[in-house]
Amino acid sequence: MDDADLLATARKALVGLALPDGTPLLEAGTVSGPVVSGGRISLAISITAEDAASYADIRSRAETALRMVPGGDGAIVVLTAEKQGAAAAPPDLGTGKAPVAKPPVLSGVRHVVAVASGKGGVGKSTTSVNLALGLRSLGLKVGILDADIHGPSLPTLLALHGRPRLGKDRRLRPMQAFGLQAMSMGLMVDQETAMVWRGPMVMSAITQMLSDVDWGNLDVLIIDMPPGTGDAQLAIAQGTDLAGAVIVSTPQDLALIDARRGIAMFRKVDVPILGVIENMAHFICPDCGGRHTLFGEGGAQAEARRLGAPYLGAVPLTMELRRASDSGQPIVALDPDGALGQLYSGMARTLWSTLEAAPHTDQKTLKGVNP
Ligand SMILES: Nc1ncnc2c1ncn2[C@@H]1O[C@H](COP(=O)(O)OP(=O)(O)OP(=O)(O)O)[C@@H](O)[C@H]1O
Repeated sequence: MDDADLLATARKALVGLALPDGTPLLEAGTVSGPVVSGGRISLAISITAEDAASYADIRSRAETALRMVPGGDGAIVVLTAEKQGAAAAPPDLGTGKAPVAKPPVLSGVRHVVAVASGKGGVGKSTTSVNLALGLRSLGLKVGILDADIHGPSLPTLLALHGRPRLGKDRRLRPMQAFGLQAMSMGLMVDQETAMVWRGPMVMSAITQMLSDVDWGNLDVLIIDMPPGTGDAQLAIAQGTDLAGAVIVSTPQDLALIDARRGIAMFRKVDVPILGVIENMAHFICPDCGGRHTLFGEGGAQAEARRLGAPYLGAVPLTMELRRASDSGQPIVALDPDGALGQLYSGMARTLWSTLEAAPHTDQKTLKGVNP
């Protein structure tokens, strides 16, 4: 069983478990995870120091449930007490520089775009990578930042190996993959360490990824956001001067409800929605070539229309795409002229037109900084 399947099974194993206040574990904003890495499942529950005793039971029940997930290679559930002031100290990513307290200025980046989903596992990272490559196929300079600290997928999707190089100026050089500048928290920080970071810590880490990395001149920087609409996502949406957000959803009702939450979150902090993409919209049978709409059709499009958000298109569920993604050969790079390659490039073209048409400054800055 691969990590994605394991994650789905792990989530199922947690259904029915609730925090002492009755909030279902999977819906609690204080819960990070579950996260699966190399078969190991981890989950963190953020509590105050006084709550430690009352949470001991749910911690142990969640851990037992996750340990019993077939195919898993061990599980850990930790209670993390948020210390006063801890959030102000961003993690040291190894550059030896003093931590950055405020969001940096990304003077060389024309547009910063968040790719987000209300729910995990809907194909947000696959979409981010292929959209980035679609933009690149238009001749643009494109970077991609994997901000999914708790479950970074960029190293897999772009077959990134090793660690980013540190320049003489003590700034990190992004890695190069398929003509993209790429950076992932997964390349920098041990996963078990990152597991226990809550929103402000995550924002601090992202801030460092933006400021300590020499992105150079980019037309677009795609931020592959962490899934969900919790405090980490809100912190990034608020702290980064985004040109806008692209929302990825599958057609299931539950995913659409979560996508709606995502749209509402961005709107709340005045980040425009640049587009909605329906992923795994229909299934193309590899044997008969038949087209099956497993979860109904047009849900995301209708939702986008209802919310007045641009609809960018529907990506089918195909073996070809899954294989390409999971083998580190994104479909747009592998087969740019194929149907999927053309689909992503078309969506990228629409996105770029929207970006360029928007009343947006040329010199991108990040909020909270005096340039
Ligand atoms: N349209 C598709 N057709 C087939 N497989 C897909 C498609 N989109 C994504 N996948 C597969 O689904 C799995 C999850 O995709 P991905 O990692 O992009 O999702 P995600 O939303 O970023 O997940 P997470 O919430 O864990 O970050 C991967 O194995 C990927 O290859």
